[in-house]
Amino acid sequence: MKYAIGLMSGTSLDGIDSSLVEIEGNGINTKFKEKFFNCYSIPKDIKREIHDSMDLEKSNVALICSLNYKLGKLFADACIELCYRADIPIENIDFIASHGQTIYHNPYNVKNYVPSTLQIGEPSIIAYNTKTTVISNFRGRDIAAGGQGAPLVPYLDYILFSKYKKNIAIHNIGGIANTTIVPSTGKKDDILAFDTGPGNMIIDGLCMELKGLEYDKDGQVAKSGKINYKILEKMMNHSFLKKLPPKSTGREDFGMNYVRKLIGENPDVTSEDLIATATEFTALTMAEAYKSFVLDKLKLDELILCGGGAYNSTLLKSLQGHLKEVKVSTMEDHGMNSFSKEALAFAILGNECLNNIESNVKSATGAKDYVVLGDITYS
Ligand SMILES: Nc1ncnc2c1ncn2[C@@H]1O[C@H](COP(=O)(O)OP(=O)(O)OP(=O)(O)O)[C@@H](O)[C@H]1O
Ligand SMILES: CC(=O)N[C@H]1[C@@H]2OC[C@@H](O2)[C@@H](O)[C@@H]1O[C@H](C)C(=O)O
Repeated sequence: MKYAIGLMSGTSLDGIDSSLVEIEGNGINTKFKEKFFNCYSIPKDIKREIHDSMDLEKSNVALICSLNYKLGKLFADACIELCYRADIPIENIDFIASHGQTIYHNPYNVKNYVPSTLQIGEPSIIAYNTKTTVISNFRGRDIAAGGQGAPLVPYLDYILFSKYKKNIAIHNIGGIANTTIVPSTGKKDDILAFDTGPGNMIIDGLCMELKGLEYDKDGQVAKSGKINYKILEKMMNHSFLKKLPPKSTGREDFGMNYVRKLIGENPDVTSEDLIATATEFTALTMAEAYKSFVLDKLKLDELILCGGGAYNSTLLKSLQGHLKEVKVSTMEDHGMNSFSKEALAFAILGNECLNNIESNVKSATGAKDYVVLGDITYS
């Protein structure tokens, strides 16, 4: 039995999700128990630097170089706080699996750029400050094998849900929304997984720009507004939605540039109506993804939601309305935590790396080969 910490700083920038996990075994026989979860806040100035380093107009190499080390220290602090809160000495931790902060993700050949992705948060700084072995850089080897380097969580979905022998979709609503469909065959090669488009990213951006709010708590703002169907129709023409899976996206498509353009193009629409429309857009892109790419191949027995957006009731109501024939539930209905799944996934992926076991799902990332994910920085 090992103690591991999984760290995920996702696209929402709401904090560093930190999960303390007890792990035994490996591969499909991995047994694990989540012991403690904490979301470690990211200070406002560092959040600003992350936003700036992702923005092609504001970013520069000096900023990214410094931020890599700053985030390494922040991730180490997140581990120290997690252990303190869980009342476990950090010396008892066998390894830390750190996803890092995605600064840029471009899995396609565009102009002179080759498929690439960048997660930062210097692992040597984490290892030095925690005196613990760190596994990081999980996406690189999948890209090397011709994949998109994302999504990687389908491996955990495979371990968790292949034994159900049902057609189950697990839809994560983080900054970006991504789904994994584990079919009743339970076979890894039959898994379908892809990003469906924005999760909370546009809603959060509008809340921030128009209302000074971090997010639309429980979907209350959206509930008070009216959907503008003309704007919605235009939003649904986004080219990402038409791409065939495997596909992945990020802030490059649906981040602050998108949000500011949406606000700029619709000066006469109220904040509430714009947030209602963005919420409907998010729900519709999720539902349409099943209609276009999944439901013609199989009948879904259940759709399980996770990620912070699972708490947005306006979004959930709309999604259920668009997918009347599917049973919609949340991770909590299955005895798990909607917020901690990605951090947990990286703890499991870190364990596979230490055991030299391949952990990408080829049908999810589009890679040619199964490969071992992650780099090891020993304590
Ligand atoms: N009660 C709530 N009501 C509505 N939305 C919520 C609520 N709680 C959290 N959220 C949303 O969830 C977001 C955080 O979700 P999560 O931590 O799953 O994202 P992430 O891991 O950063 O993203 P990704 O999965 O794209 O990497 C917040 O930014 C907010 O938009
Ligand atoms: C490049 C990157 O960081 N992608 C994230 C992002 O957040 C959600 C979605 O977009 C998914 O593709 C991925 O993260 C999860 C953890 C994954 O790899 O499964």
